[in-house]
Amino acid sequence: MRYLSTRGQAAPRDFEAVLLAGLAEDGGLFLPESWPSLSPAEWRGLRGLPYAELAARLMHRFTGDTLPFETLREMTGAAYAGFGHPAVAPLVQLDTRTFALELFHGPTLAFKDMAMQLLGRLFDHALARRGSRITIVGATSGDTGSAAIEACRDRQAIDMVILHPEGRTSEVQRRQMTTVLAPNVANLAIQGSFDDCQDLVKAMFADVPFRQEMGLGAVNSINWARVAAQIPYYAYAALALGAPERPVAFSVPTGNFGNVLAAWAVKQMGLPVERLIIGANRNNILARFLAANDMSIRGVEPSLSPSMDIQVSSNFERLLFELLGRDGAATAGVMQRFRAEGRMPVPDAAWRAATALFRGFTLDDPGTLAEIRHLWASAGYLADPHTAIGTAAARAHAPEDLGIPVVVAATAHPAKFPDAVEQATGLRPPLPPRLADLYEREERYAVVPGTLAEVEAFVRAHARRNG
Ligand SMILES: Cc1ncc(COP(=O)(O)O)c(C=O)c1O
Ligand SMILES: N[C@@H](CCOP(=O)(O)O)C(=O)O
Repeated sequence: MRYLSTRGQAAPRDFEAVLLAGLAEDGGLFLPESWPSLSPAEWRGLRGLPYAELAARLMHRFTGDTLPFETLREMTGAAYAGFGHPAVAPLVQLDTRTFALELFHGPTLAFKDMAMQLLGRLFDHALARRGSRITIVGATSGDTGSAAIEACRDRQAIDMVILHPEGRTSEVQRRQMTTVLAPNVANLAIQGSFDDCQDLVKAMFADVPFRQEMGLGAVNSINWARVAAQIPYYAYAALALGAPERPVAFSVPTGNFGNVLAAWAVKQMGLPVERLIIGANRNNILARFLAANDMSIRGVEPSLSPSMDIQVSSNFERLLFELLGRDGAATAGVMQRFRAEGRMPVPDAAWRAATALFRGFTLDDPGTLAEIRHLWASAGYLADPHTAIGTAAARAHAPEDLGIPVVVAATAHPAKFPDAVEQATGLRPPLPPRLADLYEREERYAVVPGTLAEVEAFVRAHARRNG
């Protein structure tokens, strides 16, 4: 299995090289040269497998010969052994046709653990094999950061600096990152939005001498391995609900477009995914795109679902590349104009192709609170604000007469957002016992306005201290 850049200029490479590179040198994102496809009989053969086994078998299609299958199977076994639910990602029925796919039973209580627990092990394996080190720079709106820190803390061969937007995550999210005092981890609060943090990460990758000096790596979903490791849970849910014979829809609360892209990938691999619904808060650039081909950047505004306070959805570039017939030059041209003009000129045919499968939905904060209340009253289900946007989106765009089950990605545990959940229901969801003293733990992080020079100096100093 080889991987190509969406901008067509970087040399194709294998899974391990893509894992360590993160972003392609031409600024593009890696995608498989061709999508692995399974026959209906092969899909049926995966039905009913334990999650870790299913994950190993599907991930092996992407890792190819860079990793022996037995090694990968040991990794997935170890990655999911610590999850707080025996099914790893249980499906909970909310009404006759709606299911919540709970992706928050990992160590940091958000869907990011599903991929990150595996990614940490993939990094360890690749770095040990090569005898090399890596400096990971990551941007987070709240959940990627703590999941990455948890997966890579105390590693000899990894230094990590995570950028978060100051004051724009929930307190639980911030503390989950900043109370980890492992020497290889550092947190930087940027005086700006998540988009500013993500831009800084991309700018560090674009600074070739700095990238080479530091041996930069990525844990955001710009790294293909992150998206690949999110694919198995969509297959797991679809198979449990009768695929490949029975079609399914997915509703995914969306920010950086990485999670829903993994759902789109299982369709490319042969499962009958009939509809993909994208839930957004007021930062609804993707919903505006689907409604009227309006992919125009507005300022990022804070909301009750802070992990989705994002305007520039990095992974949309991967879908765009596919919609443009895998034309790297055309994709690069559209992305350059998006950067320069703040509006993405998506050709009409590509937009129409996207709208054939995807639906967009926007929910403001009062609507989010009302949906959390509704889920609690109607199904006894306590949802976090992100998941609630997904369930409301499912109701709007997978109506009863569609006649197929709809799976909502339940992306975070309600205890990560206790203020919103309490405001909606009067109940304050407790943190699990292992995090019960989170509010008493010492925090450590630096605050910077966030120029590239300041951030690079911080990363260099951190890496030198440890390296
Ligand atoms: C809880 C939660 N829900 C939804 C999202 C959006 O996911 P994605 O960025 O993959 O679209 C995020 C952030 O990524 C998140 O942390
Ligand atoms: N919502 C994310 C934002 C980063 O997304 P990623 O999937 O690209 O890592 C977060 O919680 O940090």
